[in-house]
Amino acid sequence: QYDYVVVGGGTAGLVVASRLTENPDISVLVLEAGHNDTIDFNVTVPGLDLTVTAGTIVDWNYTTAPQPFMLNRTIAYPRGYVLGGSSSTNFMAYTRGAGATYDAWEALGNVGWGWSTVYNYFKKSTHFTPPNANQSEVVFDPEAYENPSGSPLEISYGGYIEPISIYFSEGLANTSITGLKEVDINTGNPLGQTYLPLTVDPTHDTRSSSAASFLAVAANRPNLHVITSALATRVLFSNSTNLTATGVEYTTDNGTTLLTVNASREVVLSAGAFGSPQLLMVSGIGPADELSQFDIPVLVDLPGVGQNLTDHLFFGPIYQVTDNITTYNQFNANETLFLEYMMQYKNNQGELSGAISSMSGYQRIPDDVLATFPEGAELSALDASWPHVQYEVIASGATTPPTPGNFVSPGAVILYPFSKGYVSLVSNSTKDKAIVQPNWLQSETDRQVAIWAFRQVREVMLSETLAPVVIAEAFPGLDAQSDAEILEAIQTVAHPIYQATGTCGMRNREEAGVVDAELRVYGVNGLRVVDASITPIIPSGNTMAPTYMIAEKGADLIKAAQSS
Ligand SMILES: Cc1cc2nc3c(=O)[nH]c(=O)nc-3n(C[C@H](O)[C@H](O)[C@H](O)COP(=O)(O)OP(=O)(O)OC[C@H]3O[C@@H](n4cnc5c(N)ncnc54)[C@H](O)[C@@H]3O)c2cc1C
Repeated sequence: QYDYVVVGGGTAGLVVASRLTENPDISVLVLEAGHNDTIDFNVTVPGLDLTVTAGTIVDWNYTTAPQPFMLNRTIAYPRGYVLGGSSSTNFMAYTRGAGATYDAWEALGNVGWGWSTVYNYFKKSTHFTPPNANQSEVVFDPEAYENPSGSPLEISYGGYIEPISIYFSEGLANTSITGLKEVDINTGNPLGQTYLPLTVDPTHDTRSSSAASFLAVAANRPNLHVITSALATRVLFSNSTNLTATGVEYTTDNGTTLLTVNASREVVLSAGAFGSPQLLMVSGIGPADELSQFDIPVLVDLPGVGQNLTDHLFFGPIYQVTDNITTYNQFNANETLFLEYMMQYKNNQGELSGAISSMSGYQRIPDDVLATFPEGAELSALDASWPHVQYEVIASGATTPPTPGNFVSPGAVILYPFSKGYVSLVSNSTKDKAIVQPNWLQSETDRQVAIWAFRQVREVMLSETLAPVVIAEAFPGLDAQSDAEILEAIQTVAHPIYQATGTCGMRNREEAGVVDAELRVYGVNGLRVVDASITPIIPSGNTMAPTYMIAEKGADLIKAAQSS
């Protein structure tokens, strides 16, 4: 028996566990389905981030349902299957998006989630190291990371900025259609562009995941226990009329033996945007009709569980570039080069000490363009600091069929998607992965935004600034000019950057809400969800920084309830 059982030792779960056990009188058990984070050395090396995603032992290896608006493709969807969760396998970009997004969260009825409050929780989770002497061009605002109380989560600019990011960044600044100035994107107004702050510990250029940071500082506390390879199979409840979560059923041997653990205070679900709604549903909390299909007794009919899956989509043309532009493809295909990079890395230098993507730009679409989109008025009405598209460039690219050469993937992201998907069950067991249906590009407005943004990216890549390094557009090729041709190219290559949110939304119950503003699941006592799934409106940056914020605030809400 513990005071709290936290399901999921991922990005959010380990923050919650670490903060709660600061009080030595409080005991916490973390159940993590995946491995210990020492199982794969590549987890720690920032430049090997692409090698710990889809198809690896540290990944859940989800594949989406066929995408009806993307040529029925099924697409790999990584989620960390390891301590630290997706913070141990992601691309480490630390971005918060527009402060106005959080004010919009508050306007939905979520008192205490506006920017002026959550800004402090963002800061609380960071320990910031300013750019080093070789990164003097990086613009930053130290106030955005001020944190006198200290945090174990390291934010720095990494040891290496990809050369293609430098070119692309200059292109975004010099091209009149974009004209993005350098700013610190983490102050609440991200319009502009930046070299990315990363969750990288600058001492040895290693990944600072929630395991390497929040768990590391708490691991020796006698009041914190963590079990890995422990899949939670069900939340347990008291039978009283006042439904209360009392513990968790789990297995460490793929279901042969079912174990139970009691939580005398609360059960906290931090199993992520796919795992948390699935666990709620198999435990009897979710849409009654869906639960009935799998003979799951309905304890709380909560139609919003698993709904409103909202995600960012990345797409763009692919370019062949000159060999002086270092790419993942180069060292992935060349063992000698890879060993050379590893030697450099041991000396805290070179390609592997940075992430696969080193910059981000944020832009609004002009009002006269928005006026031609079905839901353009809603985009136009967003606060003036709220960007519509994000730009980035991935130092890697692939052509189909594979052709020799060096490729990069510049692209854009739809930051305010109207397309919504869902997570649903295939059985009454968490041993079977849930169905993930993001429904990308379902909305005509999203398609129009994508076509517009694709053209911006192309114009930047074909500008004079990029001319010294761009050889040719490898995909789709410059013959593709019409809206229909560009849309088909997008549907062919677009992929997520894995920012799933919204499936246990923090909304009013009658608006498909799953948790209230204190992250308590509606209709039951002693049960909260604290992870990216509670996000009611997707942030206009990436989702890791907001998840750390949610976890910091969630931990404070849980602590506050201890004394009430
Ligand atoms: C490849 C990749 C790249 C990304 N790049 C970026 C980026 O650069 N910047 C950014 O901001 N965001 C990025 N993201 C997104 C970001 O990492 C996530 O939004 C964030 O980490 C989600 O945190 P979470 O706590 O909600 O879930 P997770 O960190 O995924 O944690 C959930 C944990 O719960 C465990 N779990 C699930 N089900 C169960 C169960 N039944 N029993 C026990 N344990 C369970 C999982 O194994 C996992 O450890 C990326 C994600 C991926 C996958």
